[in-house]
Amino acid sequence: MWHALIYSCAGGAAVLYALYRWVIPAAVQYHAGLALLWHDYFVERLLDTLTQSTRPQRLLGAVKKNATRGDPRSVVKAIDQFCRQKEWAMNVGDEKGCILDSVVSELNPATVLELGTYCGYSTVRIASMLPPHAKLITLEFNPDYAAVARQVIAWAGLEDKVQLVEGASGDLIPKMSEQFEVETFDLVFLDHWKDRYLPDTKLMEECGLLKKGSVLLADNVICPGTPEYLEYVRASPRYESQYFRSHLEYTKVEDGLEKSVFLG
Ligand SMILES: C[S@@+](CC[C@H](N)C(=O)[O-])C[C@H]1O[C@@H](n2cnc3c(N)ncnc32)[C@H](O)[C@@H]1O
Ligand SMILES: [Mg+2]
Repeated sequence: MWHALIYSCAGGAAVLYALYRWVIPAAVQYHAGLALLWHDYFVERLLDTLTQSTRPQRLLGAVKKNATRGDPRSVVKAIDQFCRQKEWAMNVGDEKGCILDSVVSELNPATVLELGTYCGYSTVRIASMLPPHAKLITLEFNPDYAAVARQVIAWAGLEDKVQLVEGASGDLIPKMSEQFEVETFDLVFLDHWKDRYLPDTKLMEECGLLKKGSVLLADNVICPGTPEYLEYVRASPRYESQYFRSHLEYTKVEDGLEKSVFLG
């Protein structure tokens, strides 16, 4: 009697674990809405409650456990492994990260602005490829994320290349030249909340932060999507715009990056 009860409980637990670990993730990875609902809402809340920690803290734990101090590539690898094997997270990810790398290496920018730091994954990718004396300013308005990102960036040994500023993009963009001594940016990576892409682009134009040849690289233009921004950069005679097709980080859902060169 007791044996039967124990066996059925263990069997039930194994089925639930398999559903959570493999079956549902495999089923949702082709569907944008379901993938985001599962990973970004359900799993995150479940693990936060069970572990009494946050996803960025768990990601930082994986970096400290698996990456070598002072080696940015090992930090990127540790985060990608964590996100593929343990928990999805909203980093640009390994697949779109390669497109980001190729834009950075082609441009060799001296000044970079990143909108949306989160845990510092893309910050590390970009900063590790910058030439000496280049400057990367990254903006993050969530203080808990910023605290984790500072540690991730320091673990990668890139704190001298990166200035992480806590605050909202709409407040900080107008202060760039006065407070941060940057007149124009060679590259801007847009990866914050999607409804801010267009107003912040117009704000950067108004503040004179873009010069002829400045590149805007925008993530997630398909998923979750930034239709007004895409319409603007594709229709405006001030930009030459190109879409790089890829997938939403760590899934098979279509997403991509839009590279838009400011023509002046
Ligand atoms: C998709 S995540 C950034 C991911 C990061 N670029 C990466 O690939 O590793 C977006 C981040 O932007 C931040 N954010 C959203 N809107 C913002 C704003 N207006 N100003 C500053 N940070 C913002 C959010 O708190 C979040 O951490
Ligand atoms: Mg993104």
